[in-house]
Amino acid sequence: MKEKLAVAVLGASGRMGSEAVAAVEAAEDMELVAALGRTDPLETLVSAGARCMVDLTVPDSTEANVRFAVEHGIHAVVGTTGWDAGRLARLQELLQASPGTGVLIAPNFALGSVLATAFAAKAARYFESVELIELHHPDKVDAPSGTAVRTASLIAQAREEAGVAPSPDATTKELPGARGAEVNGVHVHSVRLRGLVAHQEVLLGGPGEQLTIRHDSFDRASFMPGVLLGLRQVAEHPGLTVGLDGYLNLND
Ligand SMILES: NC(=O)C1=CN([C@@H]2O[C@H](COP(=O)(O)OP(=O)(O)OC[C@H]3O[C@@H](n4cnc5c(N)ncnc54)[C@H](OP(=O)(O)O)[C@@H]3O)[C@@H](O)[C@H]2O)C=CC1
Ligand SMILES: O=C(O)C1=N[C@H](C(=O)O)C[C@H](O)C1
Repeated sequence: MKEKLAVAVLGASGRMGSEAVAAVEAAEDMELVAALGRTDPLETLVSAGARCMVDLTVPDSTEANVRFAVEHGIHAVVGTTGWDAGRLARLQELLQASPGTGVLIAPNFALGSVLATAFAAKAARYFESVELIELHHPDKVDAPSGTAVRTASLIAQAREEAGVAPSPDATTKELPGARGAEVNGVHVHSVRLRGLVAHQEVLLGGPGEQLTIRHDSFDRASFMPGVLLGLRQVAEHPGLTVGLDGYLNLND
């Protein structure tokens, strides 16, 4: 019989972490060897024999967690937000010293969200205007969401490569924040509302028409197939991968 994949979950008692613990325990090809909270030492990953870890903690701790994993040759699947360009560059450098180790930074594990982002990036060059609205539960600590930052960045890159002008905007008077945050020139509006889980709309506007690309996660169960897929594949993808789309053959 094939050996089970030894998995550790960091942030195990959080909203996502507790779902991930249950998903790993239910997966026949995986064994949960450690479930860590804020006060547990990272050395547990080594003593428990973890081959892969999934980080579902907080933006303040994720970089140190992943650094520890890479330094100990433990593959990392990361759902936690806060991975800006500086952090990614430091991680790339670290991975050079551990070329067999894989790290997946996945701003969103939901397949529908990954597809929505890819569709939005594809559509972005054909429309004069584009803005994003992301809507989340009010216990979320970061804004805009990691998914929105990733989507806006890919949209901006696609528009730049196609030579599309910035979205028109005649605003000269505004209350601070009225036009949202700007991510690489794309306006992103963040809503925090009790009852929501994780939702995003990309609004694309052209003369006389609008295309809206919307994704809704109504339940954190939506993220678990992506978490498990990431854990199963991360060892086969040494180095850094940003976005679950890197493990999906979306262009086939
Ligand atoms: N990629 C994706 O698809 C998704 C990503 N996310 C992201 O995942 C992250 C977690 O979200 P969510 O579960 O809602 O947040 P929660 O606040 O519910 O959970 C975070 C957990 O991490 C724990 N924690 C904090 N620091 C550490 C540490 N150093 N080591 C281990 N555990 C630690 C916290 O413990 P304590 O309570 O003691 O502080 C808490 O239990 C966020 O960044 C969120 O944006 C969320 C959903 C989907
Ligand atoms: O905090 C959340 O809940 C979520 N965080 C991720 C993000 O910031 O994009 C993924 C999803 O939107 C849920």
